[in-house]
Amino acid sequence: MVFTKVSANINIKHLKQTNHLNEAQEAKKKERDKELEAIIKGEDQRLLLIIGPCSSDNEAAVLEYAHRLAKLQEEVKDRIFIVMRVYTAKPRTNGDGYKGLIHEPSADGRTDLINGIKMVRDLHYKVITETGLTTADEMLYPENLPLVDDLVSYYAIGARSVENQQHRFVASGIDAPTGLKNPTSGNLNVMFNGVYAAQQSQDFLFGNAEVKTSGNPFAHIILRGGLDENGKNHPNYYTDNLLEAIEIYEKMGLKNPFIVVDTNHDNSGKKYMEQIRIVRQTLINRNWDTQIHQHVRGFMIESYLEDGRQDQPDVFGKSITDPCLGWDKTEQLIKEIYNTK
Ligand SMILES: O=C[C@H](O)[C@H](O)COP(=O)(O)O
Ligand SMILES: C=C(OP(=O)(O)O)C(=O)O
Repeated sequence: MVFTKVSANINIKHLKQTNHLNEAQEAKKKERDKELEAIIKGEDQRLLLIIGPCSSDNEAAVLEYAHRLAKLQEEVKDRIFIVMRVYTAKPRTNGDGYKGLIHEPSADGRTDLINGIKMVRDLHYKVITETGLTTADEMLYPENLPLVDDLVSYYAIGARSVENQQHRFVASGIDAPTGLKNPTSGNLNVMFNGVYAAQQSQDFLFGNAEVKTSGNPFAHIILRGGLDENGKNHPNYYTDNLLEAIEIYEKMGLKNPFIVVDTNHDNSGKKYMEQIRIVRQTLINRNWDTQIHQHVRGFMIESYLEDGRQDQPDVFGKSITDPCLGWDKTEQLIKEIYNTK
């Protein structure tokens, strides 16, 4: 092994004590988590929006966004349930580029994971306690789960991780809804096999011990489109794609066959404005087909304060990873979803 240790061991207990939810905050979060589970079970027919920046690169901008989103959540709460994307670890296609708050707490190219993990907790904590919203994050590094599991309410397993056994097995022990994306190739079987594995009980080594998981009945799929070897994107939010996904769910006999459409990534070809059209088209499909209406009840949308993206964090609230819808368009879109019968 050629790992050079560059920090002392993390004291998880201490880390958690510094910013843990108090009784009232925890009760409020639990209440919202129950609502989210009811949505995934189909007992609550509201639409789920997992929405927020591609990456949470700047605490002040993310909190500004969170406050605006929380206000809007209040206005639309009878028809839409919002979980905010507070994405703190970014998977990169070849490892290059900004890898999230956890790696680079100052977004200036300097790696500092020990401060990074503190800032990750701090950001989830502040969003939850200052706004009352609950949060989603990508489980990019399964071994980091115990560092945030008391705060995060929704996990995604990304396109670059979904075929990995450790991700699937750890997902089977997560006590929160976990969306598994299709891989970058667009292969649906990989994603469904991931959901199958996550819904079963699993035995494996985790945190230096042998563990047995309960199986996660709230593991479900996220359709994010695929990319072929020529770099062309192939969306998978169309009617036929949705019906095919429903059929596979049925054939495999999986629990809680919930479908989230990711409106960015290889569905939009990273053209952030396309997200509006993709939401509209999916809402039309929901109205047109009862099966789609029953199963397709979530959207994942990338949105921040400003439209688009930038290479360096020059403009406050503008993405430094994938392009996002800015706040004004986000607000309009959420109101449009709310008003769609
Ligand atoms: O969501 C963000 C990106 O799509 C993902 O991190 C991959 O980015 P990359 O291909 O630019 O590395
Ligand atoms: C990295 C992401 O997505 P994907 O895994 O679909 O590329 C994301 O949602 O931020």
